[in-house]
Amino acid sequence: MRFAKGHGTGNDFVIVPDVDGALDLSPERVARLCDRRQGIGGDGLLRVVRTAKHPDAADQVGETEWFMDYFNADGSYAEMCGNGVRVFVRYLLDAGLADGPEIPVATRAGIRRARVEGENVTVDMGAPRLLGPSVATLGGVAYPGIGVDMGNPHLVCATDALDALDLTEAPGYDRTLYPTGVNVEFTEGARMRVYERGVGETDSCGTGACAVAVVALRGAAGSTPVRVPGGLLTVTLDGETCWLSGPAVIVASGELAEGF
Ligand SMILES: N[C@@H](CCC[C@H](N)C(=O)O)C(=O)O
Repeated sequence: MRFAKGHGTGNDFVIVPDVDGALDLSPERVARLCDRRQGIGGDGLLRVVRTAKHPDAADQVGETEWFMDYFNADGSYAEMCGNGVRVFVRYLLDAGLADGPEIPVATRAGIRRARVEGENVTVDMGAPRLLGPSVATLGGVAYPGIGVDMGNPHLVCATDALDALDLTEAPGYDRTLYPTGVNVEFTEGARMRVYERGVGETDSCGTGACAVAVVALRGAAGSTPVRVPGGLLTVTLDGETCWLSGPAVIVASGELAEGF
């Protein structure tokens, strides 16, 4: 089985080309591949499959050739992954599966349109949806926040002690409001750290950066840098949609050992 490895501001992914959707990618297999000690290692896995060959992309056939079949590191699905789309597009270009600079990608949250400019990949992430106030808890402290849906669920909480947070522990959240879990972003100024659903703390989260920008800009049009532990993302709101921009690179490719 061929694979590649890529990242967007430190949010890293195992990329599995499976153009005809023939591979059996059970949650257990995904989790083994994403394991950092006994597998390849990644925050998630991107299966590269033709829209015509995956049931979840059936309604997007004809709009674009490629479906990003995204999994979190624990093997669970998510509707959307912003850095994942950016790395996916970089892979399509490098592998000669698509021509730039504009590349549409099918996802479980609908089509996402990407534009490649040098090392940067910018994606139209769609319109954010405000979910209202809620609270995350961490280390016995309650952090009031604002929920934002970016295709997947987020809760953005401000703090004045970002570096001191212990994110080895999963934040608590309102399970009535977020029955399938939530990604929790903690922010201090233009900086953020994130605890991702199905992963843990990661060095970056594209949809999380969009959610943070939506809260910072109070939904108004504008552009803001969002500094994550793995680098710098830029988010632009234009009143209709949300643009996510930053570097995306492929760092390796190889062949999985027989019998893995
Ligand atoms: N890292 C991603 C988000 C991945 C999905 C998330 N863990 C979820 O379960 O919703 C990004 O860059 O957006």
